[in-house]
Amino acid sequence: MLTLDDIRGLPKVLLHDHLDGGLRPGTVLDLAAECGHQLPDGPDGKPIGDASTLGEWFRDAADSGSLVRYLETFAHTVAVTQTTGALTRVARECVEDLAADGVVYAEVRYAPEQHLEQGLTLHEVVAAVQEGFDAGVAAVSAAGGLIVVRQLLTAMRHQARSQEIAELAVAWRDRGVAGFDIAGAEAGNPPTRHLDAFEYLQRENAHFTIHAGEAFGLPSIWEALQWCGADRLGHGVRIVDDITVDESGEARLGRLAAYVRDTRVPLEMCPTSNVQTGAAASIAEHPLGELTKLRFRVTVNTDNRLMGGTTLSEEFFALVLAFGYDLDDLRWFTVNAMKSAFLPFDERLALINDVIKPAYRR
Ligand SMILES: O=c1[nH]cnc2c1ncn2[C@H]1C[C@H](O)[C@@H](CO)O1
Ligand SMILES: [Zn+2]
Repeated sequence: MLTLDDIRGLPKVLLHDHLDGGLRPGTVLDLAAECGHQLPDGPDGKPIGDASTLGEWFRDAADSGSLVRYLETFAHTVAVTQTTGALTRVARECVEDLAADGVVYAEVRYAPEQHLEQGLTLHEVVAAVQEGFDAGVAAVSAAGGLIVVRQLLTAMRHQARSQEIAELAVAWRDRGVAGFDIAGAEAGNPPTRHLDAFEYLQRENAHFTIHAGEAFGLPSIWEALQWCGADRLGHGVRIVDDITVDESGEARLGRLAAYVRDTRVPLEMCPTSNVQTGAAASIAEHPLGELTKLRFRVTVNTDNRLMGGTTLSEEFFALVLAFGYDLDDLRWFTVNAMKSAFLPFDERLALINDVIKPAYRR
């Protein structure tokens, strides 16, 4: 059986990771002290002052069984990332942490509109994050490693700035931004609220993914694909609601599930996050198992490393324990993810043929 160390040593691809969900607990402490943000109280009734207690606090608070309460924990990470210095630091550390975990390609997302509280402009936010990513990539490469990182710009689905953020993503497409996304509380905020932004992106030949089918069911997936034209689905777990398995174990796909499988729509699945928000009862009962058996285009992701207390290697290890996956399965997930990246075709192919496949052969 694969060990966690084996998995750490394999090249991995991460398509769904939130920058503001991946801060190091120690960095949250530093930045909170710098900007005077008050962190939550610990067990002793005083604001938490040490990194490991703070890491536990995030994990426990996010372990809420509800997406809305899960999202409340971001108030702290967003509050401490309102300056270019903080954004650049967090972005650089993100790249270093992913590379240390064996990630060779990552698309990291965040919502620029949430970082304007102290006067930054949207462009300044994107520039600060890109500066951090560039510094992280340079540090990894100076140490003999390899990682390619791109930004995805998220618009918050309950706000009304998606068109502006879509235009921002297009303006930065040749400078480190690979695509667009919408996130936030799903119920009551269907993707069609942002149809103008998606239609604009389609006219611009730009890429986008949509958080859909996480806390809300099939209609949200259907809108994301058939009204909005999403290239990928963030989570997409509820697609199982359109699949029935009879007594003999034979699966029957409804029309939407068949469409998702037939057209190879990438599913950005995030096991730990789904258990925390109640979208799945446990890792062992996660629909990823069934969807993988049915050969949907499943990819494995972290969502929020801080809130989940997780890494991509740990997500894979949990799946190895739950479903008995082996090296061939992990290579399949990894190639699936690389094929689904918002990177030009030749660059995807180069990473698959020159980096991923040789390492799995060894
Ligand atoms: O899993 C998620 N579903 C919906 N929204 C999410 C999820 N994880 C993070 N977010 C939100 C909270 C962040 O502040 C925002 C941008 O990264 O995206
Ligand atoms: Zn997410």
